[in-house]
Amino acid sequence: MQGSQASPIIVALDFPSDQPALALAGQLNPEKCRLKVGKELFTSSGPALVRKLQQRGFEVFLDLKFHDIPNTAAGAVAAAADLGVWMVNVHASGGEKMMTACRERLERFGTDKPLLIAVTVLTSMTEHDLSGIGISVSAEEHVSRLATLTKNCGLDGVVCSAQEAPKLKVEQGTAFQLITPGIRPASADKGDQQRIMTPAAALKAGSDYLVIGRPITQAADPLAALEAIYAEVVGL
Ligand SMILES: O=C(O)c1cc(=O)[nH]c(=O)n1[C@@H]1O[C@H](COP(=O)(O)O)[C@@H](O)[C@H]1O
Repeated sequence: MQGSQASPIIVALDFPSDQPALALAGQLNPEKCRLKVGKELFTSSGPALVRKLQQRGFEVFLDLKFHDIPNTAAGAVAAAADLGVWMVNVHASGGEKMMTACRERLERFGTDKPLLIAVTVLTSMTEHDLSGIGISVSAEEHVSRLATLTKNCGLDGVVCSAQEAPKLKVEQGTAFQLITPGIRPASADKGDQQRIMTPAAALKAGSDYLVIGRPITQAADPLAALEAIYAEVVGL
């Protein structure tokens, strides 16, 4: 494998400030992973931190899971594109008009536009949690429904759990990108994640990218943790 283009690993930098995030990034190799900046780190450290990571050679997935009226969400993804991020996400439950507006707003960026993906059912949720918000079908069925909507709106892929990947690859085709958090090496704590899978099993199931946070960021030796996962998935 050469370059992060070939690595499916996205490390989630869930830190409260830029210092620990930059310290960890300093230990990681941009040829072996991309980085995800989410709500906690972006709220504390903003676009300046994203630029610093990009200057260090990392491609950045800006994970702010936009969910708003179409005009507001479209403006937000355009701001992410201005920042030069590699990938940005919205919630599929924002619906067809919101997702279509986002995709259309990115057209002006031509080949520089980021990948636009939609979150289906959070990997921390079970069927019990879904029934609590009025959804009575299985997680797999709801993910499928939202993935179909997302693809029909012309987006590049979805965030889902690796457990749903085999079904989605059959239903949506191989070009539709599956970004899967809830990745746990066999020895790692599950934490608040519910629909989980090991890195190798997730890739075999059809995941295109593995989003991995605490198993790397909270490891005693984050670089060794990344290398171990990289070795597990390389060549699969
Ligand atoms: O959009 C995401 O990245 C996301 C969607 C989802 O369904 N589940 C999920 O865990 N995530 C993110 O993926 C990361 C997973 O982190 P760990 O559980 O520490 O590996 C976190 O930054 C979450 O915000």
